[in-house]
Amino acid sequence: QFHMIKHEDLTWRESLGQGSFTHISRGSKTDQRDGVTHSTEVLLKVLDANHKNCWESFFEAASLMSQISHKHLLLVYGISVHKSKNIMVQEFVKHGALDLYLKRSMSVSVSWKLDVAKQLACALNFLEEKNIAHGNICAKNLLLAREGDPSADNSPFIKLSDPGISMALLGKDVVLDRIPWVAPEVLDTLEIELECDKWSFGSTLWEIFNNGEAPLQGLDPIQKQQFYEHFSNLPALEWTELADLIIQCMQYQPELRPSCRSIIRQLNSLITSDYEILHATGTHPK
Ligand SMILES: N#Cc1ccc(Nc2nc(N)cc(-n3ccc(CO)n3)n2)cc1
Repeated sequence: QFHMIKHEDLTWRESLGQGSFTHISRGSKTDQRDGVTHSTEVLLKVLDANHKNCWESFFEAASLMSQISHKHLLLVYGISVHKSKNIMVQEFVKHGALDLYLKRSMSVSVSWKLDVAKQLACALNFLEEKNIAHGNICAKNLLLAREGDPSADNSPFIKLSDPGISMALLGKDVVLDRIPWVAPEVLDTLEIELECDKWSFGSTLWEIFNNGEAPLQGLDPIQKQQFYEHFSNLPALEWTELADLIIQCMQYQPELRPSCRSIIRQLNSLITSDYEILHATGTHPK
């Protein structure tokens, strides 16, 4: 169910850092189409050699992304296996991960953030309609394809990355480290259901409106576990309607979390209310 890419068709350029158990580099792939050699810029995601046993899950995550296509889902060209290296070949997304982008550029507007949030909600709605749970929604896995430039009146464009290795294989410490993105019920079951993505969406909304700051970043794994044991909530944002949406998504009872359609409806009303506030008072909610 995969396009296999020959290792010799890949060219490696600079390293771009690492995700969990993988490291990423910019590169290019060549392929022959109707006798013409094409070179495409790609992102090469390599599974660490010491996590070789996770290669099935690594490629399962990739195959999830290549079985379905949507404008807000990352395009995975295929995989390449060479000696002990397991490589996922992805479309190169120009501006990289959203968490780093938000940390670097403090000047994105509320409407920019709402636009990004709505695009993520649309991607989740698409997955929900196909009954596919992603399992690793967070700002680090949102990739910025277009910055959006208010003066040129064009908006940002994001792509949801692959979920990576499933948490069932990653061990308890990694799962604890993913608090508060991982839904509380996952700590017991290690099973990912659709409702889990709604919890993670709430946590990612919090990140986006806190300029990429990681929620609960100061807490150690034990304190993070206690955060769930005490049914705690993230610090509320000043914009109460937005804070309400985050609370709805981060309900401890999965069945009480809103559908994607409801999330999109609520984001739409925030977008119009943001618009009204802007044009009424010329100021922005936080
Ligand atoms: N400076 C810089 C810079 C870095 C990366 C890109 N591009 C890109 N393209 C992808 N397909 C995936 C990713 N990722 C980044 C983190 C993860 C973890 O999931 N993926 N980055 C563009 C600029």
